[in-house]
Amino acid sequence: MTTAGKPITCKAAVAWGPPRRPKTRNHRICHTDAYTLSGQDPEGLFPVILGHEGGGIVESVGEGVTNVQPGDHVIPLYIPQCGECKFCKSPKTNLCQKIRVTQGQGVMPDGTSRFTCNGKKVYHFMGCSTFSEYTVVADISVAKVNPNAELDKICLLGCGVPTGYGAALNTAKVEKGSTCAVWGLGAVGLAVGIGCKAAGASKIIGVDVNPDKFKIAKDFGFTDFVNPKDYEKPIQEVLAEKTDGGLDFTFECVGNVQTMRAALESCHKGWGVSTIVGVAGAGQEISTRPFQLVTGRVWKGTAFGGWKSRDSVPKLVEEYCHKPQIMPLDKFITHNLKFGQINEAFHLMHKGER
Ligand SMILES: NC(=O)C1=CN([C@@H]2O[C@H](COP(=O)(O)OP(=O)(O)OC[C@H]3O[C@@H](n4cnc5c(N)ncnc54)[C@H](OP(=O)(O)O)[C@@H]3O)[C@@H](O)[C@H]2O)C=CC1
Ligand SMILES: N[C@@H](CCC(=O)N[C@@H](CSC=O)C(=O)NCC(=O)O)C(=O)O
Ligand SMILES: [Zn+2]
Ligand SMILES: [Zn+2]
Repeated sequence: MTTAGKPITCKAAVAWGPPRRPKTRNHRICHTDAYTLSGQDPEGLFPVILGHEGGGIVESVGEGVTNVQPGDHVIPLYIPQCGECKFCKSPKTNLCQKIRVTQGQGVMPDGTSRFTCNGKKVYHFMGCSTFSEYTVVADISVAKVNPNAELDKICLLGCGVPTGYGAALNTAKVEKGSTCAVWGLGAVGLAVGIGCKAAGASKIIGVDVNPDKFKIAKDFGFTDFVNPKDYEKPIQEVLAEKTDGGLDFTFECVGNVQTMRAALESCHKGWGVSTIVGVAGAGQEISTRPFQLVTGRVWKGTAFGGWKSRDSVPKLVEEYCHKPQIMPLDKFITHNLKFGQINEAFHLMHKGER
C-alpha cells in the first residue's frame, strides 16, 4: 500500500528550543545543527527537526514529481538546484534561490509544514530535517545517487565533506605546488585538506587549538600543524615567518570572526586568497584593515563548496566508490551511534571528538 499523500507516524528528534534535545538514522551531525540549536542562528525557529546531512530511500513522491521515484537512494540537499533560476543558470554560483525564502521560514515551498508533534506544528530545517525516520523535502532538494553506495557512508556527502573539498577546488581554486593553511580541523577543515591535496598543494598547515586533531589530520593530507596557544604573538606573524611572507591559500573552518581575520591576514601579499567557510553567530561581523585587500589579498566565502548540488553530489558519490583514495569518506567516521543516542553525538562533537 502506498503512503503517498498520507500521514506517516515515525520517530523524529524535535528540538523544542535552545537548548533541548534531538534523535537520528543514516545521518551526521554538522556544527551548523549545533549552531542553530544554540539559538545563535538569526534564522533559527523552534520547535524544529534539525539535521541536514543524511541519506535515505524515497518512500513516496507527490503529484508531478518525475526526477525521483519510490525506492531511489537519495541525499537531501540544503542548497537545491532547480536548473531554472538565474543563479542556477549562472556558472558563477551554486546558490539556487528558487525556494530559499520558504526554506528560511522553516516550511515547504507551498508555505506549509509537514511535521506535527503532540498536535503542534514543527518547523523544517534547511529544507532537509534529517533527524527523523521520515522527512519531506522539495523535489529539487534531493540528489538521486548510486544505490550500491552505502548510505551510512555517503550521507557525509550531504554537507561537511563536499563543503571543505569544494572550498579548495571550486572556490579558492588551489593551485599545484601552492601553500595552504586551514583553521579548524573538524570534518569541514579535514575535507579542505583532501581538496588541497587533490589539487597538488605542496604544504597544508592545520591550525587548531585542540592538538588531538593533529594526529588525525595527517591522514587527510596535512603536512604541518600550528597551535595558536603555543605562541605569544599573533598567529599571522607566526605563519608569515614559517612561509616566507604568507600563504597562497587560507581557509577558515571554525566560524569565529577572529580566526577569519587571522586567516585573511596570514595570506601572502599580492595574491593570497582566504576563503571563509565557518558560519558565525548572529550579530558577528568581520573586520580587517582595508590595506590588507589593497595590497592584493582576496577575501572569499563558500556555501556547500560551490557545488551545483543535484549535478555534483551523484558524481561525488561515484568518486567515493571508484577513487576512495581521493574521497576517503570512511576516514571521517569516528563513531556510529543509534538514533536514540543523538544527544551523545552532540556531546562528542562539543568535546572535539567529531
Ligand atoms: N559554508 C558552508 O557551506 C558550511 C559551513 N559550515 C561551518 O563550518 C564550520 C566547521 O564545521 P565542522 O567541521 O562541522 O565543525 P567542528 O566543530 O567539528 O570543527 C571546528 C574545529 O575548530 C576548532 N577550533 C575552535 N576554535 C578555534 C580557534 N580559535 N582556532 C583554531 N581552531 C579552533 C575546534 O576545536 P574544538 O573541538 O576544541 O572546539 C574544532 O576542531 C562551522 O562553523 C560550520 O557551521 C559547515 C558546513 C557547511
Ligand atoms: N541561517 C544562517 C546561515 C547559515 C549558513 O550560512 N548556512 C550555509 C550552510 S552551513 C551548513 O552547514 C549556507 O549554505 N548558506 C547559504 C544560504 O543561503 O543559507 C544565518 O542566517 O546566519
Ligand atoms: Zn552542514
Ligand atoms: Zn535554481
